[in-house]
Amino acid sequence: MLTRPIQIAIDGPAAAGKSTIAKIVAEQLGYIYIDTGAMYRAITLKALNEGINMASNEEAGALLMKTEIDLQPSENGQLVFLDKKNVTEAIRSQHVTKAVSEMAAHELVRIRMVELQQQLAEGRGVVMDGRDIGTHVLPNAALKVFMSASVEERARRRFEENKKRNIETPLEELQDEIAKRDKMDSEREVAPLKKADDAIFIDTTSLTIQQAADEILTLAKERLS
Ligand SMILES: Nc1ncnc2c1ncn2[C@@H]1O[C@H](COP(=O)(O)OP(=O)(O)OP(=O)(O)O)[C@@H](O)[C@H]1O
Ligand SMILES: Nc1ccn([C@@H]2O[C@H](COP(=O)(O)O)[C@@H](O)[C@H]2O)c(=O)n1
Repeated sequence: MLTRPIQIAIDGPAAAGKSTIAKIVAEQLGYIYIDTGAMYRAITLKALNEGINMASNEEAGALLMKTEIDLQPSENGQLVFLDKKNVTEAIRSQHVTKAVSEMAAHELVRIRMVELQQQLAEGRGVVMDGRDIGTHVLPNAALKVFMSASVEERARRRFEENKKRNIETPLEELQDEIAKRDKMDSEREVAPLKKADDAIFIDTTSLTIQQAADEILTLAKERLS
């Protein structure tokens, strides 16, 4: 018997493993994977390039209204296009990482992003990760997960990841950046980073990537059966 595809929302703080695990789960289920953080990063890159006032809700919202952000599935997860230009690598720079939470706090930016994300997910099997997916973007998702790990472990993982990409940011700086971003994301007024009441909490501090993915796949299969 064919089962209807479900929507899976994965939220949590920076470097908790959301996108790594979301990609595995999506691939196993044959679903699309959407990394919503990449969309906030893309508009932040454009704002930095154009020198707009990052503190202004109106300027940020107007910029997004004249911007095309396109996500396309790829072997490694997702390609990101900003006004048709491939910015998949550029949006991961420290410059963008340090500015993105200010941009993502603006109401006009979030209203438009949620619209775009809901359109992308409509009527499909999807695994979407971010900060407000279970609370705002997909409030009716069949499975909601809030994934976290200690800040020390998250910084260590990012440090190892950066080393492989030949990026040499000191561990302490990464830990400070992660903690600062989590604080801004959790304390903003509009759609803050928060566990949805009906989300399942998974602490990945002492789990391997495969163990974390298996936990979510088991939960997904329960909802599919
Ligand atoms: N359970 C785990 N054990 C060890 N390493 C992990 C685990 N989960 C993820 N990682 C590694 O941690 C790093 C951060 O993971 P990932 O980018 O998936 O986090 P994220 O929550 O999507 O982060 P962000 O929100 O900042 O984009 C990656 O290098 C990934 O391979
Ligand atoms: N649903 C979301 C997703 C992301 N953000 C903001 O974007 C930043 C970057 O996200 P990453 O997942 O790529 O680290 C994040 O720190 C948030 O400020 C968001 O607000 N909502």
